[in-house]
Amino acid sequence: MSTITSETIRTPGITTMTPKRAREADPDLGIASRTRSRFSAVMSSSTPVPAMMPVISDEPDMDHDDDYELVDEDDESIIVIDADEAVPQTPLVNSAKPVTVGYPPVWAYKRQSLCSALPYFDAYQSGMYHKYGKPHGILIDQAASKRDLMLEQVVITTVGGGRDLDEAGNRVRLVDQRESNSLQCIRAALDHHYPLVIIAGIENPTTRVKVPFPYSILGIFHVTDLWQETVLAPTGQIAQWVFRLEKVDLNRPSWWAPANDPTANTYVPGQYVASIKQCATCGEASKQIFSAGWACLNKKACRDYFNFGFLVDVDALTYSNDFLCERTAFTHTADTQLPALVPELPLSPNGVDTFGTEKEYFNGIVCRLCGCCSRRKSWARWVCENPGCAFKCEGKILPIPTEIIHRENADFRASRRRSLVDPVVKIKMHGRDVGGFSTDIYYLPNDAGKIIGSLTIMRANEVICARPGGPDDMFTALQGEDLHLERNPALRAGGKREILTKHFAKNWGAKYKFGVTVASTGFEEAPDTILRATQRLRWAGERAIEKTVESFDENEDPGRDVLPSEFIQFNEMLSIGYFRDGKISYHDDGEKELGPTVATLSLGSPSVMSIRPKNRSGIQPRGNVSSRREKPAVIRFNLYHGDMVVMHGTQIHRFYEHQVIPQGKRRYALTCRYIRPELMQDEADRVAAVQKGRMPRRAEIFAYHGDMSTSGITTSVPSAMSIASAPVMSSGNIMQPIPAPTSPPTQATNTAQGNAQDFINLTAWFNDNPAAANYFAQNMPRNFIPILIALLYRLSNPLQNFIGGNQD
Ligand SMILES: O=C(O)CCC(=O)C(=O)O
Ligand SMILES: [Fe+2]
Repeated sequence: MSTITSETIRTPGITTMTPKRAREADPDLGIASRTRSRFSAVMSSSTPVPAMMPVISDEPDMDHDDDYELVDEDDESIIVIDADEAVPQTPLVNSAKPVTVGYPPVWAYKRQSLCSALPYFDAYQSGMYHKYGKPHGILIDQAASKRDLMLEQVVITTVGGGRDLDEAGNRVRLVDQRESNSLQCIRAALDHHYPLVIIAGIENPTTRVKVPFPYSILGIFHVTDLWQETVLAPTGQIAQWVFRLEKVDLNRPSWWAPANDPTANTYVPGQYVASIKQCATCGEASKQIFSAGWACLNKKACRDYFNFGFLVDVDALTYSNDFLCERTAFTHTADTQLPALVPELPLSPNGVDTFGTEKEYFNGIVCRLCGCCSRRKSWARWVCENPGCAFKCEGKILPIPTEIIHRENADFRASRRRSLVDPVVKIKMHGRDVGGFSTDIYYLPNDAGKIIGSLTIMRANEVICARPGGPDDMFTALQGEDLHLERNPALRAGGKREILTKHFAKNWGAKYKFGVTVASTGFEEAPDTILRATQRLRWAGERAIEKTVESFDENEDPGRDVLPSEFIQFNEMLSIGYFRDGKISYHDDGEKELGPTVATLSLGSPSVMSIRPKNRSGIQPRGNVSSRREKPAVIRFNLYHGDMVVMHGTQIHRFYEHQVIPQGKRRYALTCRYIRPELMQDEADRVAAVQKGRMPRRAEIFAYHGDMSTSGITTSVPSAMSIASAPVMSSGNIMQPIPAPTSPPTQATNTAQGNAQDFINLTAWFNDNPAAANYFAQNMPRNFIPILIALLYRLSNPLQNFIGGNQD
């Protein structure tokens, strides 16, 4: 008897059946009633065209081979892939099979989309997702055992794990399958009637049909049987665990039935019953599952295990008709909760506990129009990954008040997470105050111990952060912009195992190939905050080089030969946004066109930055065991809102790599570089780099000259008026007006001590505001004695700033 009638689904195959019609055929999969979210979903009025057949990778998908361990998440936000590493298309194993009668309620092109959108299958590496001893979903893809089956209501499959590589490189089982977590989970599912979701991979050879997408959700199943059976392995006969699942709802038609035989293999409980016999040897009861006859399946305790009473070819055994056609009514227990195949869209952020960048908003969603699992690729929204579908869901990002950011930073500071400096890092200088920033400089050696670069950390304080146009204002402004931040492929671009970065990025100015080349927008069109930050980083870059070179000279370090002492004006910025739990894993910035200086401004949540030697760098950090694949960090430090880090020296990127892990709700990193157009292969790229990398004239009003010593003395931000009227001087490779100076520190007290402090303040201030010093020299009355003294002092003691102790 069949439960599918031609009434139910008339149109066979995905080419003629739209997703909407598929839902009508299967109303439980409808979406309207499930959508509680207050997100605004943008849907096209017309029903989307069903997706095109996707590009299929030939990459071995070892889903069913892995031990079904819960692998929490990918950790692959690194930037390492070239797009041309994308795996090529291969013929489908199922291409000659009939198409399906229907269309899956939920499906995905990419494994990452599947895992990020479905709470019942958050397993990037293994074929089973289980949590707290309960299995939630299994993916049956490439690897399968000989007798595995995927029928319309029944699936038979082997418990994963315990396979080894044979001589030909195939994954095979060579010994009796051992007890594993996965096995325990399946046993628990059988005993406690836990439902689980089955996902069919497109390369699954056990299907009777051509599955339409790389990953297609079949539906909710329950485990009816679990047994051990003997199979032939290269090592001889071995025992493996096999389990049988049945659809929970036997009345609903199966979309994956063959279009040419839609009612095949559909039965109801009681129609067929597999016989059960008690073993005369061990007394245990076993079902008859093979057509060849009955055998005891008690491998553990019966010497007659798998004894049919006559010789059988174990390889040729098939399951009995009664066993395949038997149906078991699903019994709910107190524990039973059927998963929603289409999960809810996340609720809108409320601006109290949630602001739109928490973990739940980083997850993917299932498209409300076509069922396509879609990753959160854009900072601002979800966009259906089916190119034939117009569904979008705006991801509201509410502004986080700077008070919350300051609290996050203060809490992290209070947690006293220790920084680390390995003695391999030869010299450490500490400048107590560079333009108001408490500054550390680390010098990094190569494998021969020669200094190849410096790392300057410039720490902002609350006064600096609160200045008009300072980090607080920049953070607030960035939150209000649509910067078009996007996640890009980090691994296996284009393949079904593609992994996107865990951060969202947008490039400005010259094109920068950061792993994958991403489109860049010229500085001319950049928002003010991007220009403002670029100016601030320019100042930081200039100061960092100045201080680096000064102390090289003082120490007569040979490093000065490899480090350029001139600052080259930046022509590129990579703006990165991080949600909570976002990160950028170890990478270097060393594309071949990279100039010597890389400077980053941190805004928002605090973060931890680590630098480690590359595996093949030849640098041996303390305690490093050479056989370890990855070397430990040699420098680790915390970065707070408003801090800047300058890496100077191209070779740093040959020997070291860095990672940054944010520690809060929302963080931006704005990183400027100089990209050498002359090293670009393509003429059009060279021209575009020069054009897009040019700072527009309006950027001049954001010129930055450091903040005053922060002992409570305020300085004003130069106004556009004062800049416009200032004389023009040449600096670096752009024409730059001399900035109107920020106010010099006024006398704090009238005591001798106060005068001395003022003098030091003034000196420090002029040290870090050379343009301002010039300006005063040209424009102020001659009797402005302290300024002249300060200028003299500046000439006589250029290392004045390098005093003081260590700070975080
Ligand atoms: O988030 C950060 O601070 C680091 C950014 C970075 O490493 C990069 O843009 O290359
Ligand atoms: Fe970087």
